[in-house]
Amino acid sequence: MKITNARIIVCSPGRNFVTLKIETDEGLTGIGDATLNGRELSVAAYLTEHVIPCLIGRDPHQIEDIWQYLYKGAYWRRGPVTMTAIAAVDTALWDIKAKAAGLPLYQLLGGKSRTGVMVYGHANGSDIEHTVDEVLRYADMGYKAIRAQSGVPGLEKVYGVGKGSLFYEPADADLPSEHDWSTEKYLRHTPKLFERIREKLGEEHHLLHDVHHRLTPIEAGRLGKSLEPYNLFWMEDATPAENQESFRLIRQHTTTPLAVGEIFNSIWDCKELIENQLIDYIRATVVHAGGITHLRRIADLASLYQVRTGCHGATDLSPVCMGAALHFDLSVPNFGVQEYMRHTDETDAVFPHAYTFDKGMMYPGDVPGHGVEIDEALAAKYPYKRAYLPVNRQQHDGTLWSW
Ligand SMILES: O=C(O)C(=O)C[C@H](O)[C@H](O)CO
Ligand SMILES: [Mg+2]
Repeated sequence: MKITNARIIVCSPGRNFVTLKIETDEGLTGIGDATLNGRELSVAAYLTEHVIPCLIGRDPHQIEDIWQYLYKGAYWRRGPVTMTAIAAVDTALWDIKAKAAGLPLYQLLGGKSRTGVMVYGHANGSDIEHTVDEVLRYADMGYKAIRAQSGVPGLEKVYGVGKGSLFYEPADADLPSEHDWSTEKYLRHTPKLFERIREKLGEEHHLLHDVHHRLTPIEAGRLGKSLEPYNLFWMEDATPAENQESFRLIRQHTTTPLAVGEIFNSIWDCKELIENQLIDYIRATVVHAGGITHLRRIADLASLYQVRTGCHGATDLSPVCMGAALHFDLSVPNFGVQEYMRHTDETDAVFPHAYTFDKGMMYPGDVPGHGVEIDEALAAKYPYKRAYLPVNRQQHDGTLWSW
């Protein structure tokens, strides 16, 4: 088999998505997600200008060799743009290989390691009582694991708290909108939120929380310790992770499990975190961490240290990434949980898919490939619209902070 053509489809059915489609001389096609929120066109250009010309004429079955060729061959290694572009190629090639074999992708990854994929949903509220109601609503929908984020008194906008009830969309403006931040207000509020949730919900469900890189390590230790009575499944992105060693300080102060890695793009970003057992869950995902091929390598390293996977699955990752992630989740031995932030009906219509949700679990389906397609005619009706993530500033003096 030979790759005869590859092209990029950029569309915005409610939000921007970049999709790579690879075509072959045998009529089989494969697609991969290439969406990098707020920087979409840089990946589209990287693929069109620098990657696609290198793919034409190659055998799509040689997934590992093509991965190495794109990674080592560029000379310039890693980084979100490069690794998202490689991920898109890798995902499309796995899709083609599985279609050629007539098998769902998880069969090529070793088959099922479990009956289904536990996912967590997002309960967001403007205050504690509103968040509690949302958590209970998610429990009623069947979710076994629920992430809770709440507005903080005295802060106008807080990460994770959107306007809609099922669809949270932070990339909300043509230029970055500005939020304000107060660590003390947040640290006072968050333990009260989880105390109230456990009071109303009981102990059966898993609860998760995303700090979104806003605390210093010692502040994160303080928060983790104060949340211990509420038995969280994880506390996510407690502090920025460029300095992997900084998680040691958090670990010294709390037994609340730690998750990190949605912005990681290679095994090198999490090597020390994993080898030193400074985290419990690794959140790297298909689209931003070099595709199925590289994510399996990360998961294998993690498995040596009993670190489990918890792939990122926000709405800015397209259904193509979601489909591929579910095949990975179903097969990987050290699976933990999969994030599932629902897409809008418009997005689902552009990306028809085989995956399903039932009682808090997801199933990738059994059609050959990863089970997600793109309706190009429909996609063409939704042109790209620039949209950026917000920035955060300290409330008391305007210092730029992590968002
Ligand atoms: O889903 C999460 O845990 C997030 O933190 C979502 C991110 O803010 C979002 O994917 C940024 O593009
Ligand atoms: Mg997150």
